[in-house]
Amino acid sequence: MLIALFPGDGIGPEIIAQARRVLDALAIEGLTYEEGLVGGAAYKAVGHPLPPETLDIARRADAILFGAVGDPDCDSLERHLRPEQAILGLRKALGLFSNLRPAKVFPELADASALKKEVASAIDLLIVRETNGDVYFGEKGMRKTPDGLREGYDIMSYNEEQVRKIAHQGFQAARARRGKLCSVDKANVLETSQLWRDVVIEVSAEYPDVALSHMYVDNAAMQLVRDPGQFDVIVTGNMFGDILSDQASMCVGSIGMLASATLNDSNQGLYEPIHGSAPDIAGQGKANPLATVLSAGMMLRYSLGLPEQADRIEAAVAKALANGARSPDLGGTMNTVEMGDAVLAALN
Ligand SMILES: NC(=O)c1ccc[n+]([C@@H]2O[C@H](COP(=O)([O-])OP(=O)(O)OC[C@H]3O[C@@H](n4cnc5c(N)ncnc54)[C@H](O)[C@@H]3O)[C@@H](O)[C@H]2O)c1
Ligand SMILES: CC(C)[C@H](C(=O)O)[C@@H](O)C(=O)O
Ligand SMILES: [Mg+2]
Repeated sequence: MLIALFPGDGIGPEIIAQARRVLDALAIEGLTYEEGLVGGAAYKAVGHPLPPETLDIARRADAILFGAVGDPDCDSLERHLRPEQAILGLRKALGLFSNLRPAKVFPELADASALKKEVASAIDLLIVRETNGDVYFGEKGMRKTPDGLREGYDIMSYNEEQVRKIAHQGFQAARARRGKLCSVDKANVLETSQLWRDVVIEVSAEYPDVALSHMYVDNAAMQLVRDPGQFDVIVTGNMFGDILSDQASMCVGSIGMLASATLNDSNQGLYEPIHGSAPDIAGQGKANPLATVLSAGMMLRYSLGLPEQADRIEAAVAKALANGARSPDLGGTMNTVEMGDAVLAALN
């Protein structure tokens, strides 16, 4: 089994190193690795954020473990050269359309949540985010208006096949969990969302056992703070899922805790923390590696068919937290390596 390792920029190398330590400690037979350059690191080395040789590794791999991309030095580059094109390019090239972002509070971290403990303790939701469409991949650019004003535009669009595919992901996830699916859109304003809602309703006929609800995204953002425990599975588009998942991270304690899996039709997956390259703390040993360690666990579960090993990683993270492992984002002082040490010490 070949794992593509793409550390990327900022804290990416720091957190990938800890996930690799944990994977190595599991001593899984037949696991091989191939590292590739992505993001600003790739641009600075070879002039492109997603070089052909990296894409080749990704295509050959059984799974991708991705750190993060993003480098302030590159923010003024033409869009196609910016570091973020690495993650967007991988999602598109490999058809990675189904982005699973679980948010479940670890009891030990209920106090770390921005919400009251009793509100945070009820959180156990999964955001199923579509990641091959929406404004991310629509026609975009800069132009001049008739009266000479600069104008930026990004076309939002979804076709029914894209919506149908992610809707099935949402319904299947809800069926395997607590049987509730909330589709989040902005159908009171957007035609794209009206199609989204219409297709989700069409698909719901195949899942009579799943309770479907619909929520406008502004209300969903408010409900995520007011009563996050109401949610089981949320299915939504690329842009809304990006925003709601970062918000959900603070409900459970830190963005340094949330893992993700992005899957295609053949269950090849890209696994990464939902956070970014955190340039404000890069190189300081302050990064919490647990979201990346948990992403490695999702990789073992979803792409490599090793659920027992995935369980070992999740149990070790929970035990490390129970043993008091806390990085600065969790109110502690442990550095990135020490957090990795704590997980290794807790691994059974
Ligand atoms: N998938 C990705 O690669 C990805 C995701 C989000 C943002 N980005 C990129 O990352 C760069 C920085 O973006 P941003 O600052 O808006 O978002 P960010 O997620 O990198 O950081 C937001 C805040 O959370 C903190 N943080 C993030 N991860 C943490 C961790 N593991 N431990 C402790 N604290 C952590 C950061 O220090 C920062 O204060 C940008 O270039 C952006 O495009 C990349
Ligand atoms: C870096 C950016 C393109 C990316 C996204 O918006 O999908 C990030 O925010 C994420 O959540 O993975
Ligand atoms: Mg994001």
